[in-house]
Amino acid sequence: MESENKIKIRVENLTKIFGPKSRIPEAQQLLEKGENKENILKKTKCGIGVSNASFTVMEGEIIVIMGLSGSGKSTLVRCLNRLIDPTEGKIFIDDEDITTLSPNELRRVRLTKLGMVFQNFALFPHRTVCQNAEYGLEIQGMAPEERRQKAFTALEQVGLKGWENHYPHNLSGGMQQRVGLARALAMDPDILLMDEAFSALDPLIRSDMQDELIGLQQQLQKTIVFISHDLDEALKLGDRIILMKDGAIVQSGTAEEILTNPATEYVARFVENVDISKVLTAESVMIKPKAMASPEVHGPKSALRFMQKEGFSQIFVHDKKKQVIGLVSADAASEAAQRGEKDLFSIMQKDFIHVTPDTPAADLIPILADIPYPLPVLENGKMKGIIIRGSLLAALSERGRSSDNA
Ligand SMILES: Nc1ncnc2c1ncn2[C@@H]1O[C@H](COP(=O)(O)OP(=O)(O)OP(=O)(O)O)[C@@H](O)[C@H]1O
Repeated sequence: MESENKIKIRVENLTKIFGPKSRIPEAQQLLEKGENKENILKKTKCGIGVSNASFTVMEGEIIVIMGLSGSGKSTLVRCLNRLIDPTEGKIFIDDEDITTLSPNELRRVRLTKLGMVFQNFALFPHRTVCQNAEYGLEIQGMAPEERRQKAFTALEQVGLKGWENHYPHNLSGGMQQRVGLARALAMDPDILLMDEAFSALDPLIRSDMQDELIGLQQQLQKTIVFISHDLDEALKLGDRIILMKDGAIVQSGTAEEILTNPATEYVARFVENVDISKVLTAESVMIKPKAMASPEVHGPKSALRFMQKEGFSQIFVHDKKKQVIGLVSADAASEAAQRGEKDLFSIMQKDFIHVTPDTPAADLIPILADIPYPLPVLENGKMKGIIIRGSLLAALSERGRSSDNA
């Protein structure tokens, strides 16, 4: 979901060591020598929060930082807004190294570029929903009318129109988290840092919130750093995922890359129960044969010739703008040719089933069972490829873990 290829956040060799200041250099040295977290703690009383982490986040991307409890996710994200000062390393936001900023400059970056959404909602109980949502703008010194306007817009974006004058205790957990999100969005930050933002919610509400975040993101195109210990959440939300263990990044990549090519035994075990068919998309399993109408196909005769030459029993027909407009079978083309018909329109099946490139592979299996033609993958009406059962199953098993349903 990258809007363009611009790096928004660049983290270089970030390390955070907690503990007595005088012991930190020693802990740092041990870390560089490859000593493990437990031994460093024993020898120096210092805890390793983050260890030599480097990564980039592209503008408009949702990156999920994932790992078990204590792996360093929160420390890493708190370094990004300097709630925690890193021990070592650089953090660039829009090419500005925020580890070197003065307190005033840092305040400016926090107010203009970074919004944070917390797991525990962190709402003020004595403030109304609107007053909560406008809190950040109030601190900025924005005039009451203007900030109210922005808060109303943000609340509408998160589906809370009409709730502006209620108090948090009148709201469900999901709604309270929407207020938390609206409070961050009202500031219109470039970057949203979301620390286990949906972890306190019931599973169904949590799933709804994930869907809504994806929807909002399509509209707003923020850069989102989302922390989660939940693999399903990471797979669903992340354009890319960073997997952490003991403060270090063990792998980063798309869900597909991580699942099909785990970097270490640890990663492989972490993802071993994931059904890969839920992660792979139509785009990654489609094939691109000539089974889409070639430009020379104008009428039944040429369509038939084309199908015979390629060994197809049907083809998709597209118009001059390359929009796929129908499906013609070899039988129908043959009969029409015998009748002496000149065009394909009267024999074309117009209501064929199709999918989009991001359709999960798991959804394709039942569709393919129901249709007698290859499943076309269309993007804005244009043919990107087709899916046939054999190649889908081959792709799923080739990439490691074939779906049980397949
Ligand atoms: N203020 C602190 N002082 C000392 N050690 C800390 C501090 N904050 C974090 N740590 C240590 O740093 C390591 C990483 O913790 P962190 O909270 O970043 O992990 P996490 O992956 O976010 O875990 P969780 O999912 O439980 O929040 C842990 O070993 C933790 O004990």
